[in-house]
Amino acid sequence: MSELKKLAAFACGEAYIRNGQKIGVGSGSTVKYFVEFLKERYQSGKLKDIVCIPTSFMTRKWLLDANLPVSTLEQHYQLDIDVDGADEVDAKLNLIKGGGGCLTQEKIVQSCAKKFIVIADDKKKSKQLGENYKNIPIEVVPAAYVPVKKWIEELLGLFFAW
Ligand SMILES: O=C[C@H](O)[C@H](O)[C@H](O)COP(=O)(O)O
Repeated sequence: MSELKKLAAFACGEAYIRNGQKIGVGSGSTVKYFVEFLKERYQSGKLKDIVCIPTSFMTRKWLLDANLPVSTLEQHYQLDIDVDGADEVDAKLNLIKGGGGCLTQEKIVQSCAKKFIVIADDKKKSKQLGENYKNIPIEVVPAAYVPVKKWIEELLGLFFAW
């Protein structure tokens, strides 16, 4: 499984990453391999003048540990590309995302990018969303969690496990 994620992440890097890009870097175990790709190319000098904007605390740490140039949307809010993973992908390329808990920051970074690329290996594919990944991640500002919970229960007839 990790081998598939690595292959997909490196193929994505080869196809879409170029010198001089400002790159949004998503979250999750697949993206960790994408960070590996960036590290390899950057250290070897094949990839130059990039700036990486992470979508989570963990990704920021991976980028810093890899000695890649890390920045924020305060410095760079116009990105060339954003690369992220997904929890499930249907035939029309609709996605479930955010299972790792980074949903909001991922969306903010993605909204600043000209191009959005999702890396997903074969295991993430389904005919209809929900076939494989049974949860829909949501992220709510703390002050709103009770009303949001009520609305979801009342409007959608769904119930929370907590
Ligand atoms: O919040 C997490 C992100 O949306 C991830 O991209 C998603 O959960 C996929 O993660 P993984 O690559 O670990 O399967």
